[in-house]
Amino acid sequence: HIGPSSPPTHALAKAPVATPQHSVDAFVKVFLQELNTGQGVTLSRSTVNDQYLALARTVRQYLMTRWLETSRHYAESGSKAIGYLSAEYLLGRQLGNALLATDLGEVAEEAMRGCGLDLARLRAQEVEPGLGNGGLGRLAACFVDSLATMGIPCIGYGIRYEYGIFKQSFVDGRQVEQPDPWLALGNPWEFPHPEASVQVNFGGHTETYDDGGVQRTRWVPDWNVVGVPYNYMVPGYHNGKVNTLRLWSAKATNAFDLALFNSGDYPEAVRAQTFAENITKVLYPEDSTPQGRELRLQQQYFFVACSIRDFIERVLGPDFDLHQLPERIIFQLNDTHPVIAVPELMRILVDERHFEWDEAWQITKQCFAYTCHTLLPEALEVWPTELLGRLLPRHLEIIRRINADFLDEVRASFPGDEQRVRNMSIISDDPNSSVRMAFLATVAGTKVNGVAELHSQLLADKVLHDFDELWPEKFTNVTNGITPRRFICLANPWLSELISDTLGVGWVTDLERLAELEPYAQDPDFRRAFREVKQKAKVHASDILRARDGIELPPGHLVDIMIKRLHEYKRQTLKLLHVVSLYEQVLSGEITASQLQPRTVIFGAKAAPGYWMAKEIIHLINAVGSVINTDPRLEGRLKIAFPANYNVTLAERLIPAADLSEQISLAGLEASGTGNMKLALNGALTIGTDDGANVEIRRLVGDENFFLFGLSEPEVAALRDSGYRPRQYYESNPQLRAALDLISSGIFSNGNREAFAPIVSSLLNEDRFMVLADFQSYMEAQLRVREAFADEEEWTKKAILNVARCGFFSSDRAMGDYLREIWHASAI
Ligand SMILES: [N-]=[N+]=N[C@]1([C@H](N)O)O[C@H](CO)[C@@H](O)[C@H](O)[C@H]1O
Repeated sequence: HIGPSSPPTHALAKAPVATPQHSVDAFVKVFLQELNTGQGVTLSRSTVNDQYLALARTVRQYLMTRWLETSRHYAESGSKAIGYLSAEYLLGRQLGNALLATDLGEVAEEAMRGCGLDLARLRAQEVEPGLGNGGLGRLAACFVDSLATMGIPCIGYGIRYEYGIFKQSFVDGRQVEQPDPWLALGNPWEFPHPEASVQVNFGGHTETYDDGGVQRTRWVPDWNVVGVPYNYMVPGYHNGKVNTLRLWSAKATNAFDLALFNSGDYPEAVRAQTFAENITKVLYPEDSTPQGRELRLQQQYFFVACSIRDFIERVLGPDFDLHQLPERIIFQLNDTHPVIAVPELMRILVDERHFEWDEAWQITKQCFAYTCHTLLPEALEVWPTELLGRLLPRHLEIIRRINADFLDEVRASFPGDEQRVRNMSIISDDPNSSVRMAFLATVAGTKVNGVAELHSQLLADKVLHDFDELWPEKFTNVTNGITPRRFICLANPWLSELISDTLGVGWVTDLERLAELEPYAQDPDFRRAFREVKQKAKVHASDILRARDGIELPPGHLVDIMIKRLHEYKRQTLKLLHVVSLYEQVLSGEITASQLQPRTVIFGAKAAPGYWMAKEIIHLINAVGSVINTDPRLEGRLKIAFPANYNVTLAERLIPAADLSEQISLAGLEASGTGNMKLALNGALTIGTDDGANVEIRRLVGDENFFLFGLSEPEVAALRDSGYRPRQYYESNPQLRAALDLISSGIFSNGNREAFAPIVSSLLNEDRFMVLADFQSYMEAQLRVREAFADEEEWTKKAILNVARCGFFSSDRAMGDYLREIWHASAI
């Protein structure tokens, strides 16, 4: 039952939910109330965590009315919503963003000062929710932020992992992982709603039965768990809107078996609970290399089943006519992780609501769209039919039926082309029977999009070419974007202030207005102010690195940043070879240390725990760093900084301080990248290949403001087809040879020549990502960087033009594209 059982009579009960005054006094009053009644402590007895939790709840009160109003308005409007289905959301810290969205920053600052507290200190108390691996998870967070700011009805659905992405530390330069108990100190930003829990079934078998002369199928599961929703606020920026992110947590249907307990079998008594909780216990730490574990499939089906059920029964209501479903929702599939949602909706429509198959399929096909985030074949999820059939027997049956109808359509369009039929089948028998989730998503989705122009082109031309030939109108592109609220306003208040002082504040929600900065590139005063902004950001980053990791960021150094997951296709080894080569040139006397342009190379990167080579590369980076950072022969002019545990909070600190952004993946492999956008919008120049969104960044900022190098995607394909022999590059390029030999010399491993042999031999013998082929071009580009950076005024002009010309990369623009091209929904 929703709401009071009889009409409220008390004036307060009838009054709308009150929002506290936007004043310091009101803020202090609410804060102390939250501290006293929420935390049960007095100010004088409160811990920093008490103060942080009370502060967070204070800001929540300012958001609550907006949240309730937004939900009521949406429910009454009956308008179409976006259901964003994502297994990952890399949200970052919430307090700063909530203060920004409500414009309470200054009020909170003064209120805390009035209580003898330091707002920055309290903000630093917040543990960021690491519910994602990298770009894909952060993109989801940027997207829901933009939809709220644009007033678009959206529910983000995901998983409330008890443990987020592992905490990384370095022991003797090697990555060590520790669990991330992010909920341990309490989480003021979530609202549990056990009353809205959903039962989720697994296993068992299916059976057909006669239903008044109609043959029907039903699923007879043999175990189930309960999904408990936790609601999170997604505040819009200065628009009074607050959307919802609903994250699901698993628990046992029967948490505790008293009979077993009384029989003394305590472990068995709680086994169901432990088993159920395991489903949402921890995030799988792989970025682009899925492991295909059964628990992972359980996680995917669990949150999808909860979300579909929640939307159909709780948001729309049990009496809603599901024939109208496509008018009320479009579910965006964030990669293949939630694709099991397709057979789940079919199962509900056919088995539970008794729709005809074709009717149900017509509805389902309009309710989903699919975003592919990768080109790596190993990243495209496939589930063995053995496992899928055992865990979700009815869903496998439905997938088989979808596939059969689909292959009939293929045969009709390409008569006699059985090879094409085999190539396109959702269920592949090569090497063993498995379901290709990307194919299922493509067959079921209204639209399929890549995340940058080049990526979408390669999807249509290569990875999903047969589907593009069958349904060319289905394929489109939406280039990624980032939210300027977090990655400029919050991360770089200095730049934010300079832009607002120059252009006014409209740019925050209309980022392409940054173009109005273009003429200021010619203004020496503005350039000076721009450099001061960068300097402040560098000092701030340096303070953070010193306090956090004991790392010194020498003033006056070119800050050269490579921050992203550790993956061989992203080529952190190429960046390292540049540093090793500079070191080798000094050691060999080819250049003197004084000829080195002072530079600090900052790495930030986690490796999937099971990704051995990635962890070896981390070890090598730290080994090179510990040698060159202390070698007096370099006179401190070349440094490596590798702060551990790179996450959203650290990214916000490092990005504003960057001069040079390393986007050096092998062309054709980085679907988009989003760090490239954040760095360019914070005034860093990019050195990069023509890969992913780099192509569009270069087109917009201009060749003269971008350091392009390396093989293009067609050249990579041609070299691969002609037979790539990396050793030839080693033998023909003395600089490359010297750099690799220096690594093999043992100088970075206390003389142990074998320590990094696996990395060197993999580069010399296989080099799947053509590091050696692109080395020379990269070194030449770095020389162009050196030259350009030497001319401070010219460099500043280029940096200003990067900011001015990258407004396109706002996630607001990306949402506009999705709304126009794919979702056909609008603000309410
Ligand atoms: N998974 N996945 N894909 C990625 C990233 N690794 O998370 O998605 C990101 C978001 O679309 C892309 O920017 C990036 O290129 C791509 O590799």
